[in-house]
Amino acid sequence: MESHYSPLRVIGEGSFGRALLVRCNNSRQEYVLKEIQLPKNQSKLENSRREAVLLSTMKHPNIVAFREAFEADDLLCIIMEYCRGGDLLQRITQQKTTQFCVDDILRWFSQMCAGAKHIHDKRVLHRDLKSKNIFLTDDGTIKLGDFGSACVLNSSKAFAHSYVGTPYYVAPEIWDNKPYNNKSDVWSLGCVLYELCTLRHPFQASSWRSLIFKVCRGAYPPLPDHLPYELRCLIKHMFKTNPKDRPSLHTILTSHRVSRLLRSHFPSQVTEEEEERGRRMKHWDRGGGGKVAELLREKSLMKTTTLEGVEMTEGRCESREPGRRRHWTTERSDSVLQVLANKSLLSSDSASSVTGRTLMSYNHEKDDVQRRRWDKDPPERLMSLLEKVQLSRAFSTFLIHNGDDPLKGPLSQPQGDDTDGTEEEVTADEQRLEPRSDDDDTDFEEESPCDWIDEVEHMFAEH
Ligand SMILES: Nc1ncnc2c1ncn2[C@@H]1O[C@H](COP(=O)(O)OP(=O)(O)OP(=O)(O)O)[C@@H](O)[C@H]1O
Repeated sequence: MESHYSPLRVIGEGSFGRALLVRCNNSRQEYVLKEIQLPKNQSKLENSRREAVLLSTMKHPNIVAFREAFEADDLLCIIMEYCRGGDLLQRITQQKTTQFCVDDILRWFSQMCAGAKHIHDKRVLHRDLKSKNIFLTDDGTIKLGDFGSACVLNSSKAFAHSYVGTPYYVAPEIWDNKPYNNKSDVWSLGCVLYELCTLRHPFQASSWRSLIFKVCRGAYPPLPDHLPYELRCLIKHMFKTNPKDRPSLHTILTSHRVSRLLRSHFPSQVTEEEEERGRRMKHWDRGGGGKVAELLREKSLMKTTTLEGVEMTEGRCESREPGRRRHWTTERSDSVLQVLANKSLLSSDSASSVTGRTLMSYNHEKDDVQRRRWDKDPPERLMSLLEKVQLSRAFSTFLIHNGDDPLKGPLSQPQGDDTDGTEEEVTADEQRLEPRSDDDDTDFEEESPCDWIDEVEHMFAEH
């Protein structure tokens, strides 16, 4: 597929490029064109392409639809569905103090779960679920977007050495230097659900230290009584500090006490799809991640066509002469394999960086990971670095990884710490060590290959 697009307007600037509303010259349909500045370094280049690769493998009514991707000079352009209703953060802000009705909360949340479950079923973690990355169409359908932080969960990498996420939405295990998995996305969705229920973030704090402590204690202000008991109960479970005690998305949609409520707010055709998927539900074996990576490596970007179709009239693309344009092809590429098979849990430079994982400090040499825990106080080095950064930045995407480099990205500019309010009464997760466990669906190590591999094969066959 190769289409030409005319720009209509810039809809936003991300940390690594712009998002433009464009119109397809052939179909007259509107799309979002997301520009990502490509780094010169080969390995970083492949990390930048991961967003397009992973988004292209998703096909679900509650995930922003991928249309195509191409490279134009130093830009990767991803063409995707345009969500006219904007993002959920804007929607929450518009409410000011008027609470959402419970029906809207349940409908939106059930769709978020369905979209996120689809991602997990493909053995992918989103890692940056937040209200700013969740979109609404004009008919009020939820679409999960921004796969810039997503990664393939490769079971041979039981421990992730870095994490890309937004501090306000990041689960305690990330700060606590423990492995992360699908349950870390569940935590982030819990934050979004709490925001829908209260119009406030669950872990408001006046300092980084306070934010991290509240997250690690699972301590959030109590929910209003008018909310259904099942919903309050669900939030409590989603904020369990031990990921094993958090329900998976499959559990939330099928067997949690809230499931019945969610299902009654779910569009019927999606419910049927979900049921069918549940019946066919095939689980991942340990080798699943490798298979996924193998399929994805076949999607490489090769120079094939010219750029004449991108007729930008404003900004960066305007001044460009028609040039070389690279399109997705089915040629094999070892470099993509490296990124997706070997580095799937490693750093993505498509996000702001907090280097020096002194907070979660550990050293790793080859596969031998020696971990040091902080039990009482976060290590001083990270704290002193973070204290130079405005806490409001904790709503931006960060790269958190090990190493001793100084801070990079937006965090490299020291700014005064802000004081954004007082401590408030909170409820902590008192039962953090209770024996309840949701082990069965914590990991992806399940029994037989998942059917989405067929989907990917089919997709490649179309090219
Ligand atoms: N598919 C889409 N439909 C509608 N609006 C979108 C879509 N994708 C992105 N946007 C909007 O475009 C703007 C830029 O998005 P983008 O993902 O490029 O960056 P960001 O999320 O703002 O920042 P970052 O990616 O650095 O965290 C945001 O305001 C976002 O709401």
